[in-house]
Parts: sequence; C-alpha cells; structure tokens
Amino acid sequence: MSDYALELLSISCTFHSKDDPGQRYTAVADTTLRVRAGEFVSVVGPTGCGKSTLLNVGAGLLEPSSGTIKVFGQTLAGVNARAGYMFQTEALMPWRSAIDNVMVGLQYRGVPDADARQQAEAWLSRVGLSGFGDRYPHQLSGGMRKRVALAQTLVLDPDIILMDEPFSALDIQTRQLMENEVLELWSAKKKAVLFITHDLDEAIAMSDRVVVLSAGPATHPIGEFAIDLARPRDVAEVRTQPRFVELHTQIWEVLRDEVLKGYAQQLRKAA
Ligand SMILES: Nc1ncnc2c1ncn2[C@@H]1O[C@H](COP(=O)(O)OP(=O)(O)OP(=O)(O)O)[C@@H](O)[C@H]1O
Repeated sequence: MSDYALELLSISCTFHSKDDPGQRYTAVADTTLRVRAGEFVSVVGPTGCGKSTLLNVGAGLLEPSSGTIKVFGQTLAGVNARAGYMFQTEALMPWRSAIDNVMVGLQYRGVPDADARQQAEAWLSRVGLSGFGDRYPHQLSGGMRKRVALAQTLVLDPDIILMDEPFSALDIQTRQLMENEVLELWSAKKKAVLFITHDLDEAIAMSDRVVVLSAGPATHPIGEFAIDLARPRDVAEVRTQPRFVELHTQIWEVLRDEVLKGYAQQLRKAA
C-alpha cells in the first residue's frame, strides 16, 4: 500500500474568468502535493491564491483541468469517500439540532438511528458538548458551532481530514482552544490532515510540514518546511519557543513577497 494517504500530482485548474467569461484564468499550475498517512500538513499562501481550489480537488468536489489525484495509491474518480471536510463557513443545518447535525452523515451511510445517535453523542462529548445535543445552531456560540462541525466531520472516522481555514472566524482565545483540541484528537488517532490557512503561526503550531504557495495566477508550491517542534504541543506555548521563531522567520522570508503580490492583486481587482 502507498505511504501516502493523498497525492495531488501535477494539478492544474483553469477557470473561465468571472469578470470576462471569454478569458481563462489559471488558478493552480502544475502543483504536486502529498500527505502521508498520519501526517499533518498545512498549506499557506496569500489570499485568493488557490488554496481552497486545491482542497476541493483533494475532496473530489472539483475536477482539475489536468493532473491526477491518488488516495492511498488509488486514482480518485469522483468524490473522495475516504476524506472528511471542514469548511471555513458554517456548514451546519440550522433546522437540525446539534445531535441531528452530527448524526446526519452516519444516517446517509445507512447506520441505524439508535447507533448513529449513540456515536454522535460520544463525539459531542469528546468535543466538550455533552448536554448540548438538543440545541439548535443559533442557540450555540461560534466556537460551539465549530465543535459541532468538528464532531460532524470526525464521527465518520475519515482517513483523511481536509480543513479549509476552519477557525478563521473565531476570536483568538477560542481559536487556540480549538486548535489544541484538534491536535489532541489527531494525536489519539493519527489521520492524514491537509489544513489550509493563511495564518503562518497557526500552520507552524499545528503541523508536521508547511507548504508555501505562490501568489496567483498559476499558483504552485514555492517552499516546503519540516516542522521539527516536539509534540504534544500547546499552540499558544509553542509560539514562544526559539525554534518556532526561527522557523517562522525562515518561512516568512519565502511567504512575504507572495503576500505582497497577492495584496496588490486584490487592490487591482477592487479598483
Ligand atoms: N469556480 C471558479 N470560477 C472562476 N474562478 C474561480 C473559481 N474558483 C476559484 N476561482 C478563482 O481562483 C483563484 C483561487 O481561489 P481560491 O478560493 O482557491 O483561493 P484561496 O487561496 O482559497 O483564497 P482565500 O485565502 O481568500 O480563501 C481566485 O482568483 C478565484 O477567484
């Protein structure tokens, strides 16, 4: 069996431009990205560079213009059934209670209701929400809703977890709590994680490896860094370690110019 849980091989994605449908826009160009089984990999890059596009490709939700996706060595066709996905935006169904939101994926898979409920309850308690199962999303705080979404993803026991800036909407304290919780859950059952963020601190604190993407168009990886900080980590504490600061300086050196390019492009688009 392949060492890799997920391989994106020479992926390119070209879209019709939103502003002018006659024009083509190459968001991602010839990108290869691999995640080993049990490895936590973060992808950082400037706003709009193509991070979500790559994640959608890995999830099998978006077909690339060229390139191959492999899942545990098998070429992917269609949706990636071995992957669980956690989005940046709220993905909970507002008309379903927390427990019903966590159960829904199991129900789709044909798990009997009583069994699904039991597993969902166990997951709600693992994310610190036992007793909150009957609440509806609007009755929960932003952090609690993220916990429900996390339980909703993990209850399906995916071998690959794809996360697209899952905590960007949270305040910094809640965010750090959630990051630590994710690391704790991950270390108990090492799954392959592909984590998208534009926050370099978060990427270093969480990951085994950080991949830096260039600004678009034609985004591609321009740097890759092994994060050799000891685990278990506390994401707030780890930031004070000299090695963290060293890694941050090294990676920022590569990322800074791309962020500036990305920012300039955003300004041009807005003009
Ligand atoms: N379906 C689409 N049609 C046209 N253009 C698209 C489509 N999806 C993405 N793009 C363009 O591709 C580029 C990359 O978008 P993507 O959302 O992957 O970036 P991102 O790095 O995740 O951004 P952010 O950091 O803001 O979340 C952007 O310029 C976007 O406008």
